[in-house]
Amino acid sequence: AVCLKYLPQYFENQTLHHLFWCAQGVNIILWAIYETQIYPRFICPLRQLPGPTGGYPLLGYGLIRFKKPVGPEYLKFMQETSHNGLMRYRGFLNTNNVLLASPQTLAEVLVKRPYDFEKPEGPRNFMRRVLGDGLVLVEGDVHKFQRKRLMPSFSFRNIKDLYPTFWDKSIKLTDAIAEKVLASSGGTGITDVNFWSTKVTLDIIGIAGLGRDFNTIKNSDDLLAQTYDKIMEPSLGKMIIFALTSYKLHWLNQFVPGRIDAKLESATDSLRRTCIHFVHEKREKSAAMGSESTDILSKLMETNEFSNEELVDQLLTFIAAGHETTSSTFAWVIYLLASNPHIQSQLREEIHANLRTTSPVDADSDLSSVLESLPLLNGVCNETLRLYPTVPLSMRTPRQDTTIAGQRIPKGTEIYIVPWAVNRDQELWGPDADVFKPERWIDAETGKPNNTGGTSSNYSILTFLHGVHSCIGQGFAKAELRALTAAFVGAFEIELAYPDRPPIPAGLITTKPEGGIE
Ligand code: HEM
Repeated sequence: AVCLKYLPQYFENQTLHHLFWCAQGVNIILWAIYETQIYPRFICPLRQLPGPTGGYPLLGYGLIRFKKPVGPEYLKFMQETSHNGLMRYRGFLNTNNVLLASPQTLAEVLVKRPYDFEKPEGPRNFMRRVLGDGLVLVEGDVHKFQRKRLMPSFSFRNIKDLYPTFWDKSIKLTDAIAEKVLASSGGTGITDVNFWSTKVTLDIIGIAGLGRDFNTIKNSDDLLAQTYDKIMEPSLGKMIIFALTSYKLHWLNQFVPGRIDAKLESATDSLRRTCIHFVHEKREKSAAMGSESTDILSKLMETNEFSNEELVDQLLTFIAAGHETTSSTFAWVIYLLASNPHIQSQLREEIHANLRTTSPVDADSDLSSVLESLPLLNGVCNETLRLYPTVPLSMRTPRQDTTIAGQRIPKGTEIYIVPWAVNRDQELWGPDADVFKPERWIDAETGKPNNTGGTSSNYSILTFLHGVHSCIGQGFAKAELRALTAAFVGAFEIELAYPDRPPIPAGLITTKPEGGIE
């Protein structure tokens, strides 16, 4: 209106309406230039942090978190730029993202002030489809409440009591492979370890989590197992949906070709329906007969503090969080042992000297003490967890403007914690950080297992993270891995069927060997 009134000679044929929209267009362009060029480069308090230069115009290094595997680029940033534990790199639209790269900054965010940070909303919305609103995704007081109720199920005592289940299922696994893969071919055969490992870990979490034996080792066409396979199988379509949801563009998901979003929706609906059925069935059973059960669902029900809907969310969480992660780690154990035949033979000797691997465990044998004391077995499992963390990256964002190590961090900044990179950092692990060396986990003087891999800080290994949001199932997963590895290596000699095709860790939140390990 001002232009039309005072400068009419310049706007002869223009209406107020036209001018309004032109001004809006100019505004949007100026705003975009400010947000993507001026603010990140000249104003943002993070701009002076050390970090890589370059990256794609406007995309920065935003695509690296979708790479296969996720992690090597972050490690490169850490190794190529000198830093004090806090780094910056440009993400989508040039936003400054923060990378935590030292034990001090990791401790501050994960342990000292964990509730000042939370998982960003976009990735959380994607994960919610599979995990429900269970322990992984809740924050603040709700998280404190749920974690306290779940902790007893993961106590040292409870894990010890679960060893016979882990062992029994491990023996069922080796028996099934011997019968279905080896019997018909004179004792030698090719099979995909990942195919079997997802079944056995699903069976284990079924028993420990809800007192139910899915028995998918026997019934490999079980619906639950197939649904998880469909959801977890890495694919480009799912990657695009994850990226769109992460950047709050989920309304575009429906346009991803192949009806991927609809298929994902139908698979996650089916999971929820199955879990609703499990919860109802368990309620009816315990109302009719009382409950002596020790599984996680029964223990939560006993507290009388969870509605059915909340129990379904917890169930979705620990079935998903508790089986794919361990399953993939076990597949990597087998890959690393097949690639290192010398270590494989030493491990077999250790197992045969201490365990009768083909039989179910005697009622009075202390399986947990035996398995936990075997130095090489523990070394192999810990070294695999170090080299192939199945959650290679986790994100946080500050709830308010805050500081980390004295550096101002604006609310909404994406903060990256990258177990893959930290676990392979040469500063922490030495020049052979990339090498599979189970002996790191064996004390040179006593010959007993150690918990630090020979490094000086707990924060050198981030596979289970640390602090209040660290993996509640860490002890469970390690015990399960020991049993599976001991039974498998005790029973079979392993070679890679295709040594010239190294498997690649792929996936969205958790990773698995793409195409399996044969
Ligand atoms: C090798 C196996 C496993 C790995 C590598 C792993 C890794 C992790 C990581 C990195 C987190 C933290 C995620 C984050 O905050 O961004 C986590 C959380 C969690 N994990 Fe695991 N996990 C494993 C096995 C298990 C098992 C067996 C269970 C249950 C039986 C389990 C249940 C959970 C739950 C409930 C949380 C959420 C904890 C919280 O926020 O308080 N995980 N896991």
